[in-house]
Amino acid sequence: MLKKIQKRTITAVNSLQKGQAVIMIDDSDRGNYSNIIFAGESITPEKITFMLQNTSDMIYLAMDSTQAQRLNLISNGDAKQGIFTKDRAQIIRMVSSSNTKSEDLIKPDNLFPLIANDKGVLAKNSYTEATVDLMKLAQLNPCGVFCKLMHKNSSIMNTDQLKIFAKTHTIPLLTIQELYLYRLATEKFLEKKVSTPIPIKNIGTLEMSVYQDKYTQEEVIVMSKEYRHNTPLVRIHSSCITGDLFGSLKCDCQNQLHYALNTIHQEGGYVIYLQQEGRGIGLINKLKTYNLQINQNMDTIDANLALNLPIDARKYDLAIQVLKQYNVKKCKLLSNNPDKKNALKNVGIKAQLVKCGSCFNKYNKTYLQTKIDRMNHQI
Ligand SMILES: Nc1nc2c(ncn2[C@@H]2O[C@H](COP(=O)(O)OP(=O)(O)OP(=O)(O)O)[C@@H](O)[C@H]2O)c(=O)[nH]1
Repeated sequence: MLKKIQKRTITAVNSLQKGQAVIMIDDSDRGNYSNIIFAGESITPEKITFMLQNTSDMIYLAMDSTQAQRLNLISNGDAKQGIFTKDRAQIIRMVSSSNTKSEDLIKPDNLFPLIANDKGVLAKNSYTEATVDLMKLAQLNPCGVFCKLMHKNSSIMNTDQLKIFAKTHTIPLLTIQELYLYRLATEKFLEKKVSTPIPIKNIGTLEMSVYQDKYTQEEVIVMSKEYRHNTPLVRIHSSCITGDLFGSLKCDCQNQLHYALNTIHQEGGYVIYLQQEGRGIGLINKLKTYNLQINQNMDTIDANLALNLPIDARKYDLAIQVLKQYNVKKCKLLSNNPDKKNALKNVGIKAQLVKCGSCFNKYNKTYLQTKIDRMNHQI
């Protein structure tokens, strides 16, 4: 799976390097439309004409924040522009060039400048980020144009029509999700900030390391112990202040954390502590869902949904990045949650699920039963 994604991404990158196009597909549940992308630095009037013939005429000009700030493109332009393709092509090339200065540029009225998040598709599932990410992967100036593919009657192309269009014009297809997984699997964006041994009550000494996401400064804590086998034990634990810290009996979190620390102290491996309280909805919302569970007899899933929150908002990108730091390609994953195993599998890390010490009590039995019945957990 990952090999196929790598191949498709490299084909797309090569196409941009040759001055050709890429078709990017949004495969999320937002409507499945697609955009054609060209590198800004090699745009020509002919390519603009091709875009205008096959797309809506809204041409978006995506760039990274450095280029946008340098050219002062954050506000809307005040100068009048022609709508001719040659004017548009010239402006795109100027905006895409690292030699252009702000004063050289007449602000574009017929192009829509968009500034990408610095973390790209790893932070935001959108065409602006996808366009700039592709330019960076192709080692081109981080600026490109994209435009929504459409039939002449303004209807959006469905997947089959899209494949025919791509084949006819020999343009590679790539989804935003594929680009996301490619970057997650091939890049390293965590920086190790510090590491020190910590003696832990009733367990023993483990090495505590703190890593930081270089884009967002988000921190990840890793408790580790050297291991002799080539398959380490790994626990990816999401923070639960009620359970982990205060010993709440409403969940199994503290049991699992202590079990993992103990086992990893004995056998070696990593506890990766992710700061995504309440399955990623935060402490305030988690406690609100507790009230719904108490007062309205809802289970842990329906309580999230009643607050218009996702059932599980967690991502495992930072855990994957930690495993990349330690060069872990396969592991024994202390977890009952198949989502964690799948997240690792998507980026080529083999994980074998090993049950992680849940303990039933009268306060958490409904919660654990819901995880078995509705979240596919193997407790
Ligand atoms: N929204 C919500 N979050 C909860 C509730 N009870 C516990 N949590 C959170 O659920 C998460 C549990 O994380 P983990 O123990 O890493 O993961 P898991 O999905 O239970 O899977 P395991 O690896 O088997 O433990 C923590 O972030 C808790 O704060 C609840 O009723 N509602």
